[in-house]
This record gives sequence, C-alpha cells and structure tokens, in this order.
Amino acid sequence: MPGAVPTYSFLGPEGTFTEAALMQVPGAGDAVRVPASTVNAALDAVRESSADAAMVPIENSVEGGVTATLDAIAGGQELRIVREVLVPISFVLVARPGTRLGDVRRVSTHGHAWAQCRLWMDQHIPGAEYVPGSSTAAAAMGLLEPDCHYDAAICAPLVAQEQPGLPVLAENIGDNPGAVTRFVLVSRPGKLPERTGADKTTVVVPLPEDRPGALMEILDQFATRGVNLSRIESRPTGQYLGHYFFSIDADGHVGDARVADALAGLHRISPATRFLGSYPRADRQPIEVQAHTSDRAFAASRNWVESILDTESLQVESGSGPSPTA
Ligand SMILES: O=C(O)C(=O)Cc1ccccc1
Repeated sequence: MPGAVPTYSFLGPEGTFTEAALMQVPGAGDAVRVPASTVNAALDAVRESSADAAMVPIENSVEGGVTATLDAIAGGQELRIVREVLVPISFVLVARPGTRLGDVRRVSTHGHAWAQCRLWMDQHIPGAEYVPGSSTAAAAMGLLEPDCHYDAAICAPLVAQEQPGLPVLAENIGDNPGAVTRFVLVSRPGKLPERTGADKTTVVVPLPEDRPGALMEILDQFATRGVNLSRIESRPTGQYLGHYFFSIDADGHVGDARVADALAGLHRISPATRFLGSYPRADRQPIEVQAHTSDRAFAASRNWVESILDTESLQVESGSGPSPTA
C-alpha cells in the first residue's frame, strides 16, 4: 500500500548492533521494528510477509563472514539484498551491580563479539568461560533474569547507557579499535534498487563438481569483464562433505553490461547460480570502469556481431555443415 509504514525485522532485542544498523535506514525510526531472536527468524518474517525487510549482520572486519546469514540467504525461498550499512563496533563488559572484574568467571555474548574481544579477555579474565548468546543485547538483558547462569556480558555501550541495572566493568574491550560490521537489508524479490554508479552485486555460485579449474572459470567471468570482487567466501552446502558454494560480492550493478555479462557466464558454468541483489555501496565510492568494459563498449561489440549475422548468415550453404542453429 503506497505510503504505508514499512515493517522491519532485525536481530534483536533492542540494543543490538543490528538495530543500530537498521536505524541508519531513512525512515526506520518511524517504521514498525520487530526484533527477532535469530537471523533465520528475522529472514523468515520477510519470507512469510510479516515484515517488508530484515536487517541482519553479514560480515565483519575482524571475524569475517557471518555464516548464519550467508547460509540462510543462499538457500530457501529467494531473497534480495537491497541496501548495505556499515557500523563501527565498540564493546563494553557489563555485569549485575556489585560484581567486580575479579568475580567474573562466565561471560555471555554473540559469537562474533566474543571473537573480537578474545585478547582482552585472555589478558584481563584469563580462563573466562564463554556462554554463547543469540545477540550482544540478549546476553546483557539475560543478566537481569533471576536464574541467569553467567556473571557478565559483552555488548554495545548504548545498552549499558539505557540500562542502569547493568553497570560497566570495562570499556573499549574490542581487540581492534577500527572494527566495522557490515549489515544488509534483505527483502523479497521485487523492485531492483536503481543503478547509482557505486553499486555492489551479490551472488551465490555452487561450485560444479569434479570439474578441474571450475573455480578459475568462475573467477574468469569477472576478470575478463573488468569486474572487481570485494568479497569471496566458500561455504559447505551442507549436503555432503566436499560440496561447496561461493558467496561473492562484485563491484557494479546487474544493470551494468559487464556485470550482466559476467552473471550470464556464471549461469552457463553453474546453472543453480543465485542472484542476491544489486544495491548501492555504503561508502558511495564510484566504481572506475575501464573503457573496454563500459556499457558503450559492450553495446558496440554486440552491434558489431549482429551486423555480421545480418549481412552474412544468409550465405551459409545448406547441407555443407552443421545447421546455423546447432
Ligand atoms: O549481537 C548483536 O548485537 C548483533 O547485532 C550481531 C553482532 C555481534 C557482534 C558484532 C556485530 C554484530
């Protein structure tokens, strides 16, 4: 319905880094925001149409890809990435009032937060036991439950600011002060975001099996068309050992001839290739296109081949070889 307020699901509860990413989306402050307890639940809300789009983490600069997200969007009912958002990440350690650093034995947080605070933990709370949490904010809020079985949580500074019952034991405990996480807004297939000249395209390419050089062939589709890759990760398909797909981010939009041509090449090599969207880059850095891979160069080369077919195909002798359509 035009003008209706959109509904966004996100990895919650309130106070996650994912919610901070969602709040960067224009209009999200006035939208309906529905926290989900897992990435899969946030994406299912979109698949089932109870949300228009979901914000989920996909990659961070320290720990790499968020596998729960990469796997969830690679399979199942098709989804599209329509926007990416970058969030600088800093972590605090919170506990119940009265807890001192020396009392902390068990710490809960999201797996990616734990991985980013490992060195600090080893130095300040050696031997601390990790209790997996569904998100940083869920771990922090869990401390307020009467039957909580851990002593502290790693979360965003904002959670501690808004929750007086959770004093901060230590600030800036991330091992890398420049850590950034990339989030994506995912919706059902529909309207493709417009081409801006500073775009990214995400695809999932199952690796053809028992074919020497298959990965090289896949990469070559991009290389020969001057398309730069900004991320490539292999993930097991989960079907059986040794069966992989590649999750790839390429510079450019499917509306760019060189990207469209590369995707067509991927489809020939791996027909189950899945298009996951073309969307504006968060850093708005325009992509430099070499003259020979520009839209104009692709159109000129297509016209050239068509002109050959137009003028010369009639001269193929019948019966003297394979038919022109073979
Ligand atoms: O748990 C959160 O707050 C999230 O949004 C996921 C996450 C965890 C650690 C770094 C970035 C995102």
